[in-house]
Formats: sequence, C-alpha cells, structure tokens
Amino acid sequence: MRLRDDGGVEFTKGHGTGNDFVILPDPDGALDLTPDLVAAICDRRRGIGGDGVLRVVRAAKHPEGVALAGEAEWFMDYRNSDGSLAEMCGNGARVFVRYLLEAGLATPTSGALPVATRAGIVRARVEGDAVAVEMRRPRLYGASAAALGGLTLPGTAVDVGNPHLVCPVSAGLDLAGLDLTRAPGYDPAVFPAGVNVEFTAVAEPVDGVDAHVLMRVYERGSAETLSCGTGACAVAAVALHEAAREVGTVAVDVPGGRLTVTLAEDSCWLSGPALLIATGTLTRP
Ligand SMILES: N[C@@H](CCC[C@H](N)C(=O)O)C(=O)O
Repeated sequence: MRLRDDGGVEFTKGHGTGNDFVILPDPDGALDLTPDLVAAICDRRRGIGGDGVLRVVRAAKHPEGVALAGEAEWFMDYRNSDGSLAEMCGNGARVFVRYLLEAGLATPTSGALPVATRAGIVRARVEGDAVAVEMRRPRLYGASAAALGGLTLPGTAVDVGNPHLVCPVSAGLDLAGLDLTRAPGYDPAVFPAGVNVEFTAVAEPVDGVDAHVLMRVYERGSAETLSCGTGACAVAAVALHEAAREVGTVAVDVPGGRLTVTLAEDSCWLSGPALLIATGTLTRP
C-alpha cells in the first residue's frame, strides 16, 4: 500500500458504464481493508463515493489469490459499497484492467491479460476506450421471483460466479418507473447469500446483435447502480435461452450506457467502456 508521510492513501477513481469504483493500489496486501473502511470510502457525501472498491493486490500476497498466482500476477479484491465481499464484478474487472495498464503494472499484449478473482481467472482484451473480459459462462439454475412494491415478478436464477435473478418486466409495467430505492424481496432458500436482481424489457432490434435488452439492476451490497457487468451477462444468457439459442451476441442497455455480451459454447465475453477519471489521496478514511 502506498502511504504518504501523513498516512494518506493513494486512490484512483474509475467507472464502466457508470458503475463506479475507488481503486486502491496495495501490491503487498498491507492495507487493513475493513468493511467499515470500505463503506466510509464509498460514502457519496462523506467519502470519495463509489459502488465498490477494487483493491489491487499481487495474487501471491492475497490469501484468496495465492492459489492463482501461477496464472495471474494481480488479484482483484472487490468489495461492495456496504463493505461486503463479492465473488465477481464484471465492470470492476474491466476497470481493474484499465488501471493495471495505465499504472504500468501490466503491459498490453496481443493476447488476453489474466486477472485473478474470487470466481477464478478472467482474461481481458483492450480495444480503445473499451475493455472486454472473458468470464465463465452464466449458468441458469431455476425459477424464482422478486417482490417489488406489492408486485411479484417471476424470474430466472443465474450463476455468473456471483448470484443473479433476472426478472423480465411484463407488458403493462414500465421498467423506468420501477421504484428501486428499496431492495427487492427474494427467496433466501434459493439465494442464501443474497442476490443481485435485474429487471429487463425487450428493446428495439439493433444491427449486429441477436437480441437487444434494457436492464435496471438492484445490486446486493450496493443498491441500484447505473450498470452491472455480471448482471448484463446473466440477462444476455436468459435472453438467448428464451430465443432457444445457446450462443449469440446481446446488446444490454443500462442507465449508464451499453454493454455487449457474447456467449460462446464455453465462454462469455463482456465488453464496454472502462475509464479512469481521477487520482488523489485519501487523507481521512
Ligand atoms: N457491479 C458488478 C457486480 C458487483 C458485485 C455484486 N454487487 C454482488 O454482490 O454480487 C458487476 O459489474 O458485475
């Protein structure tokens, strides 16, 4: 961890389609990143503000990364804004890779750059402002439902390394009008560790993709966000499944922009803009 003499902590702020993160370089895993500290950093009034924290640690120096140190130099230690841990963050991984490259901690290669996460290794490619990451293929594992403002919305449970519930909003309901200021209810028997809930609507066809979906999300540990990469992958998998397809490309429009998801037989590529916007020193965490 880089500390100033007065104990300040260097940070970088970045986002992927409006899903924003505070990036903390901590190569040797020296920072005691407690849930309270994460929540204070992510506080949008008293802290820097963010949907989550990305701690940049050498895989060899993190207890959850050390087993992957032979495959990737860096471990993405992702935390939600309430301080909780999550297994995976798709937009976070894209922003993490942008940071590694801009900080000179990794060099652009013609191949894909591996990053260790709690959900295993992801591989990234950079294409201008966009960063694409290859993650595990989402696994649809059953029906469930979300409760929202007196409504029950049926959905599909999807494992993308972290848990998701994808709920299409039926005709007559307005996606933009859903009140996501409060957490949707869910079945804890299906999601014992909580769940990220995506609400979706079919959008006008666009060229070059097999489906086009609108999505809003209420994230476990971070409330409503402008985008969720793993959520977009879950939504794409459900959209293709409903079209009786196993593979294909889906454009997922979130409040923060557009993500593109390509499902192949044994992989899932998530692509979209990933940008760094500021650096600074946190002096009073
Ligand atoms: N925004 C992320 C997902 C972050 C983790 C999620 N809130 C969870 O607790 O599983 C993404 O882009 O995937």
